[in-house]
Amino acid sequence: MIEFHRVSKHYARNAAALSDIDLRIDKGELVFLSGPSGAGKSTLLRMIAAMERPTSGTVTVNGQDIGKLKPSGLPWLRRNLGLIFQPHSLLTDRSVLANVMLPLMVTGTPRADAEKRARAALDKVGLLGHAASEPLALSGGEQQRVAIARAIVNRPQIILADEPTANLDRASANRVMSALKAFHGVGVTCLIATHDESMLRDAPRVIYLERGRLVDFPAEEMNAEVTA
Ligand SMILES: Nc1ncnc2c1ncn2[C@@H]1O[C@H](COP(=O)(O)OP(=O)(O)OP(=O)(O)O)[C@@H](O)[C@H]1O
Repeated sequence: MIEFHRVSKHYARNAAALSDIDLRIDKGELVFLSGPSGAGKSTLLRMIAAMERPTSGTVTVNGQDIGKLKPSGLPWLRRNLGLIFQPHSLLTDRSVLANVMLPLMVTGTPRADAEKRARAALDKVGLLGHAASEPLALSGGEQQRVAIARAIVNRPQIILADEPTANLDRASANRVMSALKAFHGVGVTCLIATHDESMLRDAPRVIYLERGRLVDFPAEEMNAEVTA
């Protein structure tokens, strides 16, 4: 479970990137995070991963106050998280398979086991046939699915994806989103930030941010309701 309690974030000399956020995301939920550019979506995601600290308030992940996490606690947190952030930073001089094996190799998983699990992860995103390719030989959407495979190879409980369909054509975007939804289908908590309104249709839960604050509806809808 992820909880934000009265969380604000001020970057030096900037207006608040997040203001007084109260939020609870239960285990296994699929939640979309929407709102205009600069609304604070990335900041919110980065806080869950302890890549940013709140200026005030608390963020807890599975009961652990992230603000109080010592550096020695970071591996615990990151093991529970699959991060799909832009840019996806695939290593271009290694094969797709090697890229997906990397998170397992750095935590000391034996090579044969790592390879087996990486192949299973690639299979889940429909790219097993590209295991031996170099990332640059793949399309943008395929590269993004490799990044998803790399993020889930450690079997995280929570996936955080920041604009996973940015710069993709509709068909590739749909495939990326289907891959993410499949993980939600097996009980993984998924939090996905997106500008892409079409992804929000049929979404079980959408959280809108505007200028660092949670709003119940996007402004256009509120205006439409007011003028209706
Ligand atoms: N490292 C940083 N230093 C200073 N200001 C920052 C930093 N990161 C974000 N900001 C500012 O905080 C605010 C929120 O940014 P954030 O990237 O979280 O928004 P976003 O909703 O993810 O935007 P986008 O959709 O464009 O990615 C913006 O005003 C941004 O300029």
